[in-house]
Amino acid sequence: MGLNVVLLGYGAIGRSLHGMLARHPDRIAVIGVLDGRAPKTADDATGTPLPVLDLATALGCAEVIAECASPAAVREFGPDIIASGTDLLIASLGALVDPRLRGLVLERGPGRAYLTTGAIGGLDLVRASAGTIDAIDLDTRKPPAALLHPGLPGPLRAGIAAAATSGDPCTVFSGSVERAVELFPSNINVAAALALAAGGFTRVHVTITADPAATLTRHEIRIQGSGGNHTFLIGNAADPENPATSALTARAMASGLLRLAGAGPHFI
Ligand SMILES: NC(=O)C1=CN([C@@H]2O[C@H](COP(=O)(O)OP(=O)(O)OC[C@H]3O[C@@H](n4cnc5c(N)ncnc54)[C@H](OP(=O)(O)O)[C@@H]3O)[C@@H](O)[C@H]2O)C=CC1
Ligand SMILES: O=C([O-])CC(=O)C(=O)O
Repeated sequence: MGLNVVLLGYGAIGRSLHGMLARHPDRIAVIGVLDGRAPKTADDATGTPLPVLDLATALGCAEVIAECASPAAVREFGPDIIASGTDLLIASLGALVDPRLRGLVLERGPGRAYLTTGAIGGLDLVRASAGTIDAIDLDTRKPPAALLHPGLPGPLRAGIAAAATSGDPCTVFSGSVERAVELFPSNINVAAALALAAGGFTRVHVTITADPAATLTRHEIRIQGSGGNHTFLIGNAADPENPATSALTARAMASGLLRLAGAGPHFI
């Protein structure tokens, strides 16, 4: 029998992930969508009906719950999923800037938390080098429309909108992972991924640029430390449904789940 997976989130990543996993019925069964809000139908990426489940039902049937919803969903469901003994694959890693939530989700068990590599690469190197790293600079560049969201403070929103009309790239944020995640909760989870892999949030500095000419989402990662210097330059096509999300993210989650279901090769 395959690995039983419930999706938490059925937007751009969730639908794409469902479509990819449906191609491996021998290894993985996607059995529903967890949503604690008012029940509604999950439309469907494969033509197979996908039920919307409450938490108790999801915990009763899932071996892994794959979160691709929002940091709020990690806060709402993460601790209960882990405490139930069910495993949790997390995309919205920005939620884990909160040390209390980090403790509940990453350290307590008995369920295991898996962190997706998501929209970037190189996390294996960062994890392996954690003890030698002094500083990581993450420079993320997206089109202005991908950075705008309803929760932005007015001046920041105006700055991003101005970049769109000027046609020139504009740095709209420079600062800590915590502040980046607070301002762009669904846009800069990759910063939290780097901090978690490096074992320290203070070692990562984030710059976000709104670039009207950008055709790809770009993440430039520069790592400095006693073990050496490493640079990754990642240019991702955006998900066709959500310009804020790199299409690579769903592929990374599918790849991770297939590994959990036993499919190699296993790079560790
Ligand atoms: N680690 C990484 O590299 C990356 C991580 N991400 C994370 O993945 C998340 C999903 O991305 P994407 O699919 O593009 O976003 P979408 O907005 O396309 O989809 C998110 C889906 O999750 C649902 N959702 C949101 N909050 C909750 C909740 N509390 N409970 C249940 N369902 C919820 C939304 O429902 P509704 O619309 O009804 O609110 C929506 O259907 C992003 O918010 C981001 O945090 C994204 C890209 C890269
Ligand atoms: O998809 C991306 O390129 C990055 C992203 O949105 C995130 O880290 O939340």
